[in-house]
Amino acid sequence: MPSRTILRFTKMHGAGNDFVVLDNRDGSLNLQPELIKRLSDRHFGVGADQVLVVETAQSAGNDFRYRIFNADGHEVQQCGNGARCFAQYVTDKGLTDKNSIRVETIPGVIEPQIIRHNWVKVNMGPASFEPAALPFVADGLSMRKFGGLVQYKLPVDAGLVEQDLWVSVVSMGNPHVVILLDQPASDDLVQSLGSTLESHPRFPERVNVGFLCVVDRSRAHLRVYERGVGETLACGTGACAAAVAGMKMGLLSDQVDIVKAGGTLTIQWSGNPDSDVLMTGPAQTVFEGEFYL
Ligand SMILES: N[C@H](CCC[C@H](N)C(=O)O)C(=O)O
Repeated sequence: MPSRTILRFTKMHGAGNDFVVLDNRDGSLNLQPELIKRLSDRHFGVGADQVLVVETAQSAGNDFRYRIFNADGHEVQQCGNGARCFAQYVTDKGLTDKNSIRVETIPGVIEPQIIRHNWVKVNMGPASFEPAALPFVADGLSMRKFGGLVQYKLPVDAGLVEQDLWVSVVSMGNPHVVILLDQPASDDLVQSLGSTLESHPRFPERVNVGFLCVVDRSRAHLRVYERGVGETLACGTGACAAAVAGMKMGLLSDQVDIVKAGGTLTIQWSGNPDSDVLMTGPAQTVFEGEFYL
């Protein structure tokens, strides 16, 4: 039997958004797109929406560094469901004895807290509604106010939508476009409009596409076509983005349950532009494995 190089991993999910988690505290992993795509492949690999990587903190006072790679191999700024799984992972592996940790990500430090086993609350930091934060090129677009939120009229193929497409943009460190619907989005709309907007030229770094349907002031349905993945069963930063957009529109209260196919996330936000967005939800380990490189 030829000798094999083994990569140990942990398979986890947060409300059905699933992950391969790797321990790279020794910095030995070569996290090239080809490896990420192999690990993420649901036929030729383990299968995951994202690969999450645990690394040592770079600044004093922080506990870990957290890196996120989409299934398409690209490293991205943030992953909310992954943040809950990250916290559960380092706790279960005995890498920390704290139940609230400071975790470095590209946009900044986030603070997950273990509420109870497999149930995590994360301070996701502030939201931004500035187009430049995504980035989103708004020049020349028609704009309107919906409550306290700006909406932009986005030119798309008329076959995709029955009327003008008005969207909002939110950054949670990663880019989100939020579309408000008066009923839950159909599979066709999520796939056709989601794939079109994900790579729309007005989003130079592409974008996550959220389809929000408000049920009442404390509950909303959400589907997200994720950048670099496609539709996922849950999107934590997408839930944060959609919730704060709904709150700014005056449609949602300061605590809301965002219902997704894979589970429900609770989002809290005071509405103060500088206040942080809090997200609470599940984090589950499914299995441990060895991947043959
Ligand atoms: N697809 C996202 C990254 C993962 C976000 C999502 N899985 C979450 O839980 O926030 C992006 O390209 O920005």
